[in-house]
Amino acid sequence: MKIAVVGTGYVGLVTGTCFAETGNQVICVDIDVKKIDRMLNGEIPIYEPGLDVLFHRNVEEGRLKFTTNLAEGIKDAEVIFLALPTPPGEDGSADLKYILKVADDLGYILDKYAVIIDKSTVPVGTAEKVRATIAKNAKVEFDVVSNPEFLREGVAVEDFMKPDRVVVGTTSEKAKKVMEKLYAPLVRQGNPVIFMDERSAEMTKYAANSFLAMKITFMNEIANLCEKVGANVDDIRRGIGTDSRIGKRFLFAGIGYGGSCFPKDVQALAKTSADFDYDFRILKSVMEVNDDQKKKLLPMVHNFFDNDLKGKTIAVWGLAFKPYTDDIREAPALENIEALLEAGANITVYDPEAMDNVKAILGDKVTFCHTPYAALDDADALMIFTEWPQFRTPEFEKMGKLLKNKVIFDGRNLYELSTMREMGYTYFSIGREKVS
Ligand SMILES: NC(=O)C1=CN([C@@H]2O[C@H](COP(=O)(O)OP(=O)(O)OC[C@H]3O[C@@H](n4cnc5c(N)ncnc54)[C@H](O)[C@@H]3O)[C@@H](O)[C@H]2O)C=CC1
Ligand SMILES: O=C(O)[C@H]1O[C@H](OP(=O)(O)OP(=O)(O)OC[C@H]2O[C@@H](n3ccc(=O)[nH]c3=O)[C@H](O)[C@@H]2O)[C@H](O)[C@@H](O)[C@@H]1O
Repeated sequence: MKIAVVGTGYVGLVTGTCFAETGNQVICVDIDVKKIDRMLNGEIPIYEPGLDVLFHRNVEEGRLKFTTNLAEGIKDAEVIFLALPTPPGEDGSADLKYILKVADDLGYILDKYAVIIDKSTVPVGTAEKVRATIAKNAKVEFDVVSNPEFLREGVAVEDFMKPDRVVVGTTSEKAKKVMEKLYAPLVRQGNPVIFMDERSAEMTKYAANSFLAMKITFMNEIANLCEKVGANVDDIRRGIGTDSRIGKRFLFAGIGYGGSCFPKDVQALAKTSADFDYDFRILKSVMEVNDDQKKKLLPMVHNFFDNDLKGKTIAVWGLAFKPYTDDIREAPALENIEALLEAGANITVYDPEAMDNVKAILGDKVTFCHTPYAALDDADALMIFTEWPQFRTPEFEKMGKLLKNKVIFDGRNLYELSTMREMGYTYFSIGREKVS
């Protein structure tokens, strides 16, 4: 099939590359000239494991192309994906300006039937808005379908190629046939496509993200209670996760959820609820608890240093909102670093992939280090915000020699309490007793 993907970010580039990999002709369109130039020069603008092999293969074999010109990109396309940003507007609702701008442009340039696919996460009713916007100027027949994306950054290629399910919202029989053809290779491998109407598909995406955010938040509250009652949240996780009704995944207590999606999508669903006069109380609690959870380690740090962080050096391991990505959107590390800087601390940081993105925001306010150990040199304490695998089994003895105080504030529960005790560390983690 001929496929156009408008918006070449985490979702658009993965979508385009994976559809090229299954034999389609794909053109990716973006307004960011620099981004398109980099891709035309064989450079991938984001870090996403496994994407490089597929990207280069499909570019070389002529199935994956790039342009900044929308009309050129959609020429002869049977399907046109909209994988555009939907950032939170001032009132928390998803801002549709990027989507509606492209929809408006499409109205003028569509010259034959195509299925326009909302791949972005968009509020209930957006497919209708996109349809109406295109229809204002369109001279040909078209359909608008909702096809939300459930991939996770860091494992995006695998999630896209082997999805638990694909959700397609359409009430058009003609569009349904096109979507069946598009996803046939995935269906043949046993990945189900679930058809429903547009509004239900849009709502499914918000329900999924909000449910997962709630699951994490529930565990964070259990962790906070564990600290008070003297229980260990790791044991609780194992104890409940083995119940298949609960499931093992997304039960890791930590420093709060971040990323480009959970925070904005929970907020957007809350806004939709308010718009429809429904008081969605759980969502409000989820947002409130998560805001607090992100700052959870700060009082412990202040307390440890007798409320005087001036001139203290805090080493930070992990900047990305999760491992295997360079994405720092809503990353707990950033909020903590800013609070520590405000309190007068010096910060040294290490992250295997996200340092360039942080440099663009913090510049020389923090010291960027080439190795995790370099960040520890003469630091007064270590804080951990991302569970990159290389932080899991570090050389504790070496760390102890580099650090001025053997103290770790761990937002991801990376270490066994017994190991910390044996190695003589003071160790603060989430939902577990303090080791001192
Ligand atoms: N990042 C993720 O893991 C997931 C994101 N989503 C949703 O997918 C959507 C896109 O997210 P990301 O890929 O993370 O965004 P992104 O910000 O990484 O990429 C969006 C791209 O759209 C481009 N763009 C903006 N206006 C344009 C226009 N008029 N024409 C062409 N290109 C234009 C931007 O230059 C950018 O390259 C959002 O709605 C998000 O909620 C859904 C599932 C997973
Ligand atoms: O809509 C989206 O953009 C995507 O949002 C999430 O994916 P992503 O944000 O890439 O990352 P997750 O792995 O879900 O992690 C999100 C946040 O939750 C945190 N988390 C996750 C799992 C857990 O057990 N505990 C926990 O604190 C992570 O550290 C991270 O900050 C969803 O998992 C995807 O299904 C969805 O498509």
